[in-house]
Amino acid sequence: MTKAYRTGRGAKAKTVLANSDISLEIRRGEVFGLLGPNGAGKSTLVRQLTGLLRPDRGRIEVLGHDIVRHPDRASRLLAYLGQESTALDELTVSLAVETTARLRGLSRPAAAAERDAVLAELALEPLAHRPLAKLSGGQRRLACFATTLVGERPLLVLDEPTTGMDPVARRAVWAAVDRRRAASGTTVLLVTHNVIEAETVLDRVAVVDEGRVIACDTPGGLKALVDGDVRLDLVWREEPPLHLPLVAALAPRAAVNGRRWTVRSSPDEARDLVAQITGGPAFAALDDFSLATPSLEDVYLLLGGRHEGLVK
Ligand SMILES: Nc1ncnc2c1ncn2[C@@H]1O[C@H](COP(=O)(O)OP(=O)(O)OP(=O)(O)O)[C@@H](O)[C@H]1O
Repeated sequence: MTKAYRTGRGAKAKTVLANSDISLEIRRGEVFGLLGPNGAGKSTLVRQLTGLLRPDRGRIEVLGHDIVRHPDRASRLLAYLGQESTALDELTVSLAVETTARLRGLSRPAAAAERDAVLAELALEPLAHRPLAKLSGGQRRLACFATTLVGERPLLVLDEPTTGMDPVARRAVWAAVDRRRAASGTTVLLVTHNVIEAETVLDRVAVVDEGRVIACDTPGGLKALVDGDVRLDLVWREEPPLHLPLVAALAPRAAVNGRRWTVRSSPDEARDLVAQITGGPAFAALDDFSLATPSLEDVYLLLGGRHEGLVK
């Protein structure tokens, strides 16, 4: 599907192609990820899937239903956790969860029972009577996640669900997702720019950049693209000492992110580079360095993605 945004008026009018001929198939019961930097087009994609935004061109089918023709059906098929929670902010956690359950068609007793179960599952009981607007960012995110769990929707669309959460809350989120997959075969579409999370929780991942899918595979399948390579990170104290031949020779190969240079190489070459750098004059200009096995971030860079958008 394709979606363009038009901004500005008259001579200042501009078109941003947020999704450009994106084509994806997500299987029932899988945890599928969209990974990409800010502005890659991930939220635009999921908002179309949830019926909140119409594509300019293309087809969206969710569990056999045509969402472009019948956007109203999306709310019966999926629960969407967007990036903002403003609609629920004035409610207490307990009421936000219960109200969502009622809106999803549950009877009053069933909504109360699901509310209690979900609050207990996510250890949210101590916060149950606090308004969402008065919670910390991570707590609010967890409370909003709780609302997506009620009403047992077969598809959960989670746009950066764990942003701002501490490790305990993150674990509670992924444990809750796992339980639903095991019990009901729930499908999950996860938007993230956190590569570590992507590697741990996803069955398959589509790497999105500038409105296009640049790769789609299992995290392991994608990492095989850079198999055998290692990543050398060099963090300079100030400007890199480009007058040194060794540093000048590395410069064209380095992905630069502020003072950090990232260079991919074979393990043998990396060992050699570390020896030369730490044993020579470049060492004095270094603040830190590290050698690591490849991650999805390296795949993303290999495929031509921009460096600065992903979280390690
Ligand atoms: N309502 C809008 N009007 C105009 N342009 C928009 C609008 N929403 C998004 N865009 C533009 O479309 C592109 C894709 O944005 P989108 O929000 O889908 O990216 P994203 O991958 O979800 O980013 P993030 O990780 O920051 O949430 C960006 O260039 C963005 O500036």
